[in-house]
Amino acid sequence: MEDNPPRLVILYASQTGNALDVTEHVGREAECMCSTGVVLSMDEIDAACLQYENILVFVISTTGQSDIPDSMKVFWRFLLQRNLGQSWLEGVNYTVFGLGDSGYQKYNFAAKRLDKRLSDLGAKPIIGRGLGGD
Ligand SMILES: Cc1cc2nc3c(=O)[nH]c(=O)nc-3n(C[C@H](O)[C@H](O)[C@H](O)COP(=O)(O)O)c2cc1C
Repeated sequence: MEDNPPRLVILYASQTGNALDVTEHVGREAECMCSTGVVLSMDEIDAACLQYENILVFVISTTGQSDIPDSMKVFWRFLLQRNLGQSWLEGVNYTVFGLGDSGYQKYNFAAKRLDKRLSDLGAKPIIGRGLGGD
């Protein structure tokens, strides 16, 4: 019997739309390589289910006072829970692409924080995070 192909989930959080544009591009590229991909805003997924995924691609912008986009707030609150251990995301592969502006002191702060938290929870980076500037 054939194994199921790994599922690729692309999750984005955007405040003014740029991260969504990038996500659509990434999604189209992924579609060519992997037929089992899905694109979701971070407020469309229950973060508790992340542990069951194979490959996660995050596209996230920094906004406000070096803050996360509004659509990521519930998701992020869940991930910051102290009771999630160092192996909670063991077996999950991920990468993060951040959108920011190097004119800000805390460049791509949201993407950097997310990358660190995912790694602290045991997820494995497939490639190093990418940081894009306006
Ligand atoms: C109010 C505001 C605050 C921002 N703060 C930061 C910041 O602290 N660090 C950073 O790297 N970029 C910051 N940016 C730049 C955005 O991250 C950048 O414009 C990005 O492309 C926006 O993506 P989005 O349209 O998906 O929200 C800020 C932009 C705005 C409008």
